[in-house]
Amino acid sequence: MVASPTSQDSSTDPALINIDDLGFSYNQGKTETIQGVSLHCPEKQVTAFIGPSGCGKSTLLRCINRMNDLVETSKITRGSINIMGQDINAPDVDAIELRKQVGMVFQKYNPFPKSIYENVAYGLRIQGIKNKSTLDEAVERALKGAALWDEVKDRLKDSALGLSGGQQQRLCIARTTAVSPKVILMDEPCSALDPIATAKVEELISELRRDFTIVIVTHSMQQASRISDNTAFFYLGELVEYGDTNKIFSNPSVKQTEDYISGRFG
Ligand SMILES: Nc1ncnc2c1ncn2[C@@H]1O[C@H](COP(=O)(O)OP(=O)(O)OP(=O)(O)O)[C@@H](O)[C@H]1O
Repeated sequence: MVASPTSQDSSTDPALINIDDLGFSYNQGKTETIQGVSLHCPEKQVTAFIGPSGCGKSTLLRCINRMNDLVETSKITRGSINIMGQDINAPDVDAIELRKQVGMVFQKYNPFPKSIYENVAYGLRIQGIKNKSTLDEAVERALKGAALWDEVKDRLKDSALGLSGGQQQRLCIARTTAVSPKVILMDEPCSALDPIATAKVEELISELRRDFTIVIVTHSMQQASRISDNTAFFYLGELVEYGDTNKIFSNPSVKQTEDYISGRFG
C-alpha cells in the first residue's frame, strides 16, 4: 500500500475530467492495475502523470478515452470517469463518439501513409465534411496551431512520411486538433524526439492549453515541471500525490513523491 493521496483537487478551476475511485483490471478483475484513483483535471490546463515504469500511467490515460476496451479481458472494477458531466462508461456512450471528444497522441508518431494535407483532413472527411474551402481552412488552421504551417505550406501534397520525426509528431498533433476535441491525451509524445524537436513540441503544448484540456504521461520530470499545471504521481497503480506542479516539485507533501522526483528511486 502507498500513502493516501494528499490532494485530489488540484485547483479550484472547474474540472473537465473527474476520475472517482477508479479501479481497472486487465484480467477480468483478478488483479487491479489501477487501484481506487480519484483526481480531477481542470479545463484548459495541462495535467502530467508521472511515476516509475509499470505504475499504470498509460493504462489510466487509456481509460480516459476507453482505448483499453480493445483489450478483451479488461474491466473497470470500480468507480467512474466523468467528462463534462457524462459517465464515459455508461452503456449508452459509444466509444468511437467519445474518442472524437478525447483525442490521443502517441509516443511513436504515426502519420498515415498519405499526404500532409490528407493526414489533417482525414478526421474531417470522416465527419462528412466535403467542401474544399472548408477543408482547406481547417487544415491551415490546424497546421498553424501545431506550429507547422510555415514548414509545410509549400508541400502539402507531399507524403507525410517524408517529414522529420519532430514534424511528424506535430502533424499528428494537428491531425488530433483538426477535429476540435475537448481533451487531448498524450502518451510520452516526446520520447522518440531529439532535444530540439522536444522543445518545439513542449512549446506547442503550452500553446494548446488555450483551447484544449491536456493530460500527458511523461518520464521526464523536467518536462512535467516545465509544461504542466498539475502533476499526479503514481506508484504501483495508486495515486500517491496530486496537486499544483510547482508545489509537487518544490515542496511535495509525501516522502515517496520527494524520493521519486529527487531521483532516489524509479
Ligand atoms: N494490454 C495489456 N495487457 C495486460 N497487462 C498490461 C497491458 N498493458 C499494460 N499492462 C500491464 O499493466 C501495468 C501498468 O502498465 P502501464 O503501461 O500502464 O504503466 P506505465 O506506468 O505507463 O509504464 P511505462 O512508464 O513503462 O510506460 C504493467 O504491469 C503492464 O505490464
